[in-house]
Amino acid sequence: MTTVDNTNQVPARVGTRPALETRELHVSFGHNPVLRDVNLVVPSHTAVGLVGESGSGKSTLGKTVVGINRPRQGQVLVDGEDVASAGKRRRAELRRQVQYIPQDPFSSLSPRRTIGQTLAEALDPGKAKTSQHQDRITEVLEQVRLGADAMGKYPHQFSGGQRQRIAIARALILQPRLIIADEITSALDVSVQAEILTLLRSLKSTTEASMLFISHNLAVVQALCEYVVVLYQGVVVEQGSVDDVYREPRHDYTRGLLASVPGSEGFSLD
Ligand SMILES: Nc1ncnc2c1ncn2[C@@H]1O[C@H](COP(=O)(O)OP(=O)(O)OP(=O)(O)O)[C@@H](O)[C@H]1O
Repeated sequence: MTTVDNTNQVPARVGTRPALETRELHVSFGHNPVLRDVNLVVPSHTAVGLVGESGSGKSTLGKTVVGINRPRQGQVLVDGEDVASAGKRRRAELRRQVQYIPQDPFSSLSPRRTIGQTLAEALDPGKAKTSQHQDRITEVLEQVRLGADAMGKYPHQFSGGQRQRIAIARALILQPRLIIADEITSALDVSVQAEILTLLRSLKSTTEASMLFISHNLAVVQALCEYVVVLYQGVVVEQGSVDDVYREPRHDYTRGLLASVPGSEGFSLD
């Protein structure tokens, strides 16, 4: 097997702080090391795909960035600031800058709250009233191509793809620096998947958010991301521009992943 290339190959944009950086991140569950020495950068206004087979640690990485898991060692920097060393208030602000969208929005959208209440709650936890935030909620629902009438409805009244749009709206409403999208299209039909990817592509140009797009599907990553990071058994084995890594993978594991893409011709949005 070729050697592991764990040096960061994703260039930060000149003059801008990366939305996210991890430095020598180690995460274990009990005695089970799940992430080892993970260094990655998500530059400003950029989408980075995080790929790897099931169990490679992709979700663990996303959840560690948002503070659900605690690293055993290493740093998570949001907008250039080490989250763990920030004061309590600043840490909360930095956490708001990173929004995590899980694969299954049904599990994360309260069935007893209207979409308006859920979005107001994201803006104003604990004391939110939909009526106070109506304009912003309407705006964000339009951004994800849902009408303002969605505000008064409940999650079960929407399809899987529409619920993912709601989850994206809930992330966007805080105008985050980074969205971590964790397999958000993998449970959807291919046509709905393409619609969500088209939406995410348009949001890349109309919002300030960068994206860490977690997927086991390399074709989907190619359709959306400029850079890709390949995780294998908790270790970054390769990273770089999607064009370079897909054209000339340097690691056997990446070559295997690419060979398993049906037709290997990529995923088309058109
Ligand atoms: N809370 C937890 N407690 C114990 N072990 C965990 C926990 N979360 C994840 N793991 C273990 O960490 C490893 C990596 O899991 P993770 O969900 O990060 O992988 P993944 O690459 O996202 O996989 P998938 O594509 O299937 O979602 C697995 O062995 C998993 O069992």
